[in-house]
Amino acid sequence: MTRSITLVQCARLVPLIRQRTLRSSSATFFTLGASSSKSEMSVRTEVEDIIAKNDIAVFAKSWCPYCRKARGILDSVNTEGKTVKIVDLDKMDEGSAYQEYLNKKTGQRTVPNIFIHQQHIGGCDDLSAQKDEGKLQALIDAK
Ligand SMILES: N[C@@H](CCC(=O)N[C@@H](CS)C(=O)NCC(=O)O)C(=O)O
Repeated sequence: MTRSITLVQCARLVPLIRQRTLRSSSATFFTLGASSSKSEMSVRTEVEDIIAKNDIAVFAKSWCPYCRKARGILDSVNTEGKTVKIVDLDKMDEGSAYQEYLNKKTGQRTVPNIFIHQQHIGGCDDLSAQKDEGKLQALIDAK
C-alpha cells in the first residue's frame, strides 16, 4: 500500500520535474545571456586596467605604419623607469572588442590609440605634435 502510494506520488512528480527542468534550462539560457554582457564588462575592465597600470599605453596593430611611427617617437624620448605597454590588437582574440570599447571611451577608432599617465593623447599625429611642440618629455616625466 505504502509502495503504491509512493508510485502515485512519483507519477505526480514527473510533470513537476519536467517543468523544473524547463525552468532550469531557461535559467541557463538567461545566465548565458548575462555572461555575454559580462564579457563586455571584462573587456572594459581589461582595457581600463592596462591604461591605469602603465605610464604609457598604446593600443596598436602590428602591421600599422602609424603605430610603427608612434613606437619610434616613444623610442626617441626618455621612458626609463616608466612602464610602456604596447597592445597589438590584431594579435589577440578580443582585439575588435578592445577597439570598440576604445572608440566608445575616446571617440577614436583608429590605432594607435595612446595614453600617457591615463591621459588620452590621441593617435600618432597627436603624439608627433606633442613631440614637435617640446611637450612630450614633460608629459612622460609628469609622474
Ligand atoms: N591620423 C591617425 C591615422 C591612424 C590610422 O589611419 N590608422 C589605421 C591603421 S594604419 C587604422 O586604425 N585603421 C582602422 C583599423 O585598423 O581598424 C594617426 O595619426 O594615428
